[in-house]
Amino acid sequence: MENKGISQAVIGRLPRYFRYLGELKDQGIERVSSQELSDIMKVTASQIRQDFNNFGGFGQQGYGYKVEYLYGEIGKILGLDQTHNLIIIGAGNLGQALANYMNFERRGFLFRGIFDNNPALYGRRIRDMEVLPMKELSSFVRENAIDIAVLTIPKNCAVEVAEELVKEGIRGIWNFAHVDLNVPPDVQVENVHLSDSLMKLTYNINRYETHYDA
Ligand SMILES: NC(=O)c1ccc[n+]([C@@H]2O[C@H](COP(=O)([O-])OP(=O)(O)OC[C@H]3O[C@@H](n4cnc5c(N)ncnc54)[C@H](O)[C@@H]3O)[C@@H](O)[C@H]2O)c1
Repeated sequence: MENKGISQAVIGRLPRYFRYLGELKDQGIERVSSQELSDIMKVTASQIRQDFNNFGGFGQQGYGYKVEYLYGEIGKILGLDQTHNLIIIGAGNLGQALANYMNFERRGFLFRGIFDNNPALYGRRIRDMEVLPMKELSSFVRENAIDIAVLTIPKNCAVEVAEELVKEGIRGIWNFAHVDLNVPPDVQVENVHLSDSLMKLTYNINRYETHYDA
């Protein structure tokens, strides 16, 4: 589906729509109005209609949207109708935690391997994968059609490792290292900063306190 020129704000809301629609689908609900979706998601009904209009509106007729259809269409826009092969670079605390988090696989994100440059970790089993040395990265990426790499390594080596991944043909990097990567425009990077979320929380706590004191 054509979705060029769609704002990142709209794209940022799609996973949430997808999650809620998945829950409605699991409850056996067949149709939902934008008002009902609005009540569940705490987004205005007009925002929902505007968001969906970017993709042709998903044919709301009479009473509401067809849940399963909408769920499927949003899933396609998010690329979830295909599976994605992932590797993790950095088998430390965060890399291991992500490897052990099973829920990604439900959405078609398949963890295929985990790499590190610390020989003490080579061969250690994390879930059903052995930690592999970085020298095996190149052949592994090609042989296993890896399209996404998860970077859970220190920031001082992340730029260099990302460049190597790009050379191997990786199409997306889920970057947890606190550094901006230098990649060509055809490689997508999604930076994740848990502390940003925490800072938003403290902003809201402070704003509430200021409001309350006044
Ligand atoms: N973005 C976030 O929200 C968030 C949250 C926690 C941690 N982090 C970051 O994630 C990274 C990992 O954190 P952690 O707590 O798991 O650290 P960690 O020290 O437990 O793990 C890092 C691993 O990377 C490996 N490594 C180092 N250099 C490497 C290289 N060149 N190639 C391959 N492997 C290499 C190390 O051997 C180690 O096993 C850090 O950069 C940290 O700052 C980000």
